[in-house]
Amino acid sequence: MPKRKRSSSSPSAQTFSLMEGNIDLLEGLIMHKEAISQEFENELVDFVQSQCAKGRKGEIKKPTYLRAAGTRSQGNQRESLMYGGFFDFNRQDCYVYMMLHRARPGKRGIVPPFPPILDRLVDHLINSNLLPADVRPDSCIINQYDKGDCIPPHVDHASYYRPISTLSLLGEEPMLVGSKFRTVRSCTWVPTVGKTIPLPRRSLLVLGGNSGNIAKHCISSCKGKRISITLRKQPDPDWKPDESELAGKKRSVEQKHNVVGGKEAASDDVTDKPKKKALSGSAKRRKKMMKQRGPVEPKCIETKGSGANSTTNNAQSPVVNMKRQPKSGEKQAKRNAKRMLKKRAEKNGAQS
Ligand SMILES: O=C(O)CCC(=O)C(=O)O
Ligand SMILES: [Fe+2]
Repeated sequence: MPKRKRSSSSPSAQTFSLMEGNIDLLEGLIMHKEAISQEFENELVDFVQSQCAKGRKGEIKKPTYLRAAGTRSQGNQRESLMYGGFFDFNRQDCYVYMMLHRARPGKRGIVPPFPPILDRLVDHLINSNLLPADVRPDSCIINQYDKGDCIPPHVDHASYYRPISTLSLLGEEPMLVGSKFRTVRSCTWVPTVGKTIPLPRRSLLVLGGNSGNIAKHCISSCKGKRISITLRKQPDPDWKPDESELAGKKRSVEQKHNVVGGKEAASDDVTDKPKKKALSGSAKRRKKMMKQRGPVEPKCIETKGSGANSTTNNAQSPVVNMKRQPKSGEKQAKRNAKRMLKKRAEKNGAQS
């Protein structure tokens, strides 16, 4: 049974605890029930559903609207909407956008600013003391799950400030939070070192401290429809990724856990996946493109995971010099990226 304490700040707040050695993995995690009214929930659900319907019809483009796809997404058709900052969805999309826009994920301006309804939501959460005013979120990813959809275990990227928070709407699916997960089947995990946190409709889960920096979180195969609105504050404009991320080197344990100077990050699936897997066609193409691109190009921050996100914001990064002449390999890679984007768009069109 999870240890539940009442928070003094809010009568609806629950905290949890799970010791791994001398570290409480769930330190900083707070679940607030009834964070918004039922009327506001209806309004938000209408907004998300109408935007996703537009996305499916091609009226909202990538990366503002994205749909999970690819071999790792089998059975997972989660849809996402992004506002305020681009948030890498998976390596393939991230790569395509980097090639087409000469940009790194997280560059401001790639996705639209917050629509008024999200500004209103943030105001409400801050005014209700559920989120700290000095970490006001300026980036949002909305995930719309259908029955069977999931998000694999990951730690949100370390460049985002903590806490991050997730508002649950429409359905009630638990979030698994911990350091180790066993994959039961595709899209289904059980925490071997972790806890199952129930997320009632209209609840706000706040992941701060160890729960946001060290523990991973995931949603296993959903029983039905669910919408989550994840809010994060982006890194400062002069934030730069770690050298090893840019060079594609292996990340240190500390980086893997995204413990970077007390700051925090976006979701960057750090999943517990089988180590070796036959590469899919798109993965092979991606690998080939990576080779052509050379080692010093910006690299998506996704690590081993699938279908999650990393947002960085670094328009001034010297690595992304807009005026630099492309190398010949890059031209080919750019052509490949365009082809891949077209194929994906056709595929998405066929799905809708
Ligand atoms: O759907 C959720 O509640 C979690 C979403 C999430 O972890 C993410 O987008 O990083
Ligand atoms: Fe996340």
